Amino acid sequence: MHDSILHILNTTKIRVQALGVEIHNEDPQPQFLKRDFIAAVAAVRADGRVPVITEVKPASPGKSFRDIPPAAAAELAWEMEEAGAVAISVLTEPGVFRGSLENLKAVRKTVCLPVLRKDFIIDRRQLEEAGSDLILLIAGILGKELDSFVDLALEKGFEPLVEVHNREELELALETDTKLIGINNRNFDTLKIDLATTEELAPLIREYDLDHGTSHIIISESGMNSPEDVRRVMQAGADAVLIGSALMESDSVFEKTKEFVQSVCWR
Ligand SMILES: O=P(O)(O)OC[C@@H](O)[C@@H](O)c1c[nH]c2ccccc12
Repeated sequence: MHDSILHILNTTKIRVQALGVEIHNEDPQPQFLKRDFIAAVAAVRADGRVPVITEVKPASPGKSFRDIPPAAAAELAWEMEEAGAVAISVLTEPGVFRGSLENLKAVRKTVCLPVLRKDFIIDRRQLEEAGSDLILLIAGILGKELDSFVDLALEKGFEPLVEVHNREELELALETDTKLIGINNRNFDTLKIDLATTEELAPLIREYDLDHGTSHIIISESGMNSPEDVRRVMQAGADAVLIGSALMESDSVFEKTKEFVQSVCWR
């Protein structure tokens, strides 16, 4: 695993330890009216547009995009919603990605879209920290523990999004009850992007679903910069895409989101 990812895992461990040993019994999602991501994807598809999850991402390993305090996060999320995003992903990892739980809360208060908490979840106590509609679980990090984290997330009312990067991780994901599988085009060892990752793995999920009478929503994640990139992964079988950097680097998040949302037209 790349040094920056190892660093994140170490700092996350330290942060989680500071949360104390107690697991709260209180529901982290009290009176939380869940926003249905699967229905939102279906609605966007029915409308002939691309379901795009847009990400509020202040920084990534080795790159700083913009300072995003909670008010700015809310403003960005509002622009994304207006431009037709299907959901908003909010980085909450406070170190390398410079995200925050405050951003997550501010965004969810501002928009009506489902909100994804994007972090490195390694401990069940993190599920007590804040409510969100979706939560990212990374197969390559959780390994054999993935299944129990998926169950716990479901129990707590989160819709888990299980992220995979290769066949081995995909097999782990398919053994769980997750309905959402994210194919990360970025390799966590090298941080290099290759959209062929989606082309390799999406057909395997389709095949599995046909054989088992199941149905997964496939989300292609990372490294998409243009409508062509989006068309490529949708062609490969993705149902939705997750885009961060290209939006953070653009002058108008509204215009750029719209460009991605309209990059394929089925009508
Ligand atoms: O900024 P990009 O290349 O558009 O990628 C967004 C998203 O996929 C990426 O931020 C991401 C994918 N998986 C993660 C896990 C943790 C942190 C971040 C991520």
